[in-house]
Parts: sequence; C-alpha cells; structure tokens
Amino acid sequence: MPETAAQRRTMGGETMSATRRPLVAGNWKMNGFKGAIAEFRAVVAAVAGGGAGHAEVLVCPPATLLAAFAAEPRGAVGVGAQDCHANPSGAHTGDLSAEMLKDAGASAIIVGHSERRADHAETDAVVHAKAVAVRRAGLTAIVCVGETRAEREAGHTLDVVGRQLAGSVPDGATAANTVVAYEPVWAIGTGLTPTPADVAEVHAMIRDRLVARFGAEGQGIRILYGGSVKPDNAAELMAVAEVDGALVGGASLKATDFMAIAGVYR
Ligand SMILES: O=C[C@H](O)COP(=O)(O)O
Repeated sequence: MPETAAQRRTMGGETMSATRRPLVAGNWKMNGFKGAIAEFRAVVAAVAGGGAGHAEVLVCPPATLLAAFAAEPRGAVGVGAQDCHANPSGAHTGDLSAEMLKDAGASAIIVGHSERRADHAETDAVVHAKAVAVRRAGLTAIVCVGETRAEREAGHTLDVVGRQLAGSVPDGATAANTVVAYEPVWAIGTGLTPTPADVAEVHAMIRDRLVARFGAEGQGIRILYGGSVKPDNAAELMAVAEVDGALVGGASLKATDFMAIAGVYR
C-alpha cells in the first residue's frame, strides 16, 4: 500500500517538499488597465532584488494586458493567463486558445477557477479539456479545485475536492505541466481562511491522490493554497505541510502586498 503524505512527513517529508520550488502566483481576475503595468514593474523590481527568495513568481493579468506585461524586461517573473478555450483555433467568438496565450507570452494558464466553474458552468470535463489544451501548447496548467461553504459544512470537503481533482487533472500530469491550486470557494475574497489543520488535511489528501496516480511526478507537482491569502496570514498558511505556494487574488493587485506574501520565501 502506498504510504500517505502524513507518513511521508513523519519519515522526513521536509526533504520532499524541499524538492518543489514554491510558486507564488497572482491572479488579477477582471481588474487592471494599462496603467497597472506600474504594479507589475514594481513586482519585477522586487523579485530582482531578492524579494521572493527562492520562490517562483507568476503574474496572471487580464488577457488585455498579457502581451504588454510579457514584453517587459521582467527577469524571472512569469506571466500567465486566467483561462483558455480547449480548441487550438476556430469559430469561438471571444475565446482565446492556449496557443494564442502562449504566443502572447504566457507560460502558465489557470483552469477551473471556481469563478469560471460558477459563472460559466464549467464542469470537471471542461476543465480537463482545458488542461489538456494547456499541455498541448507546452504550458503549465494551474488546475483549481475547492469546496463551497455548504459542502464543507456538510462534511463533504475531501469527497468534493477529490472528485474535482480526479475529473480535472488529465492523465500524464507532471511537475512541469501541472500545478494544483486548492481554493475553498468560501475563502475567496471573503477574508476567511481555513485553519492550518484544515488546509493540511486537504493538501495531504491531494498529495496522496497525485502520488497514487502519477508516482514520482505526483510528488513533484506543486499544490498551492488560495483564498484570502494576505501579508498577515501568508507565513502561517505557507508553513503548512504540502503547501507549495499561493494563488493570490485581491492581494496580488498591489505590488507591496503581493511581495509581502512572496517574501515569506526569503
Ligand atoms: O485565484 C485567486 C483566488 O481566487 C483567491 O482570491 P483572493 O485572494 O482574493 O481571496
């Protein structure tokens, strides 16, 4: 029987997490005009100055800003997209393919964010198809999963997240082509966060499922926490076992706040 994440931790799991480079990703959602490039430049400057320590930093602006951000001198700071269509091209008015986003400069694409699942009725099958498209384009898919408040209160968190994980992450996932983001829906934009113990329980389950399905690659896939990550709670949340970084919404819009979060890894 494969060992559990909890067992691995007691067997020296620190060395395993040390092999995964933390990722701090900012999801700007539907926010930002051209002038917001000043915030992006401030992030780039802070990262160049060592402000993110050993963490990788990614900014996912709205698609309207993606190419401009990508064209900036930006050192090691990555630029990502927030969604894509599953097809490479075609008659899909208003949509953008993973290939087009790559052409604009994206290195990663968020898929299955709960706001997409809710606003656009995206199912696990749709998210799965988008993750396949991201891989087809040679980019990294940041696959989001997370339970609603009602699902948590009913005690269904692990079932719901496990089902989303199984349905949304395609076969062949590797540490290079996949990142998982656990984002409890009730924690997004609310200022509420799960307890570290609750985060640990979900991340351990995700790790176990990834290892069971993908073996050594499953050990390398990063699992981010997202949902009201702020400068004042980042250290506690990022210290939880199997938390390999953060997917930051509101606090990513201000470079000082975003870098205060990334600064946990200095
Ligand atoms: O993608 C980011 C998450 O939805 C978190 O958003 P938030 O940090 O504003 O709660």
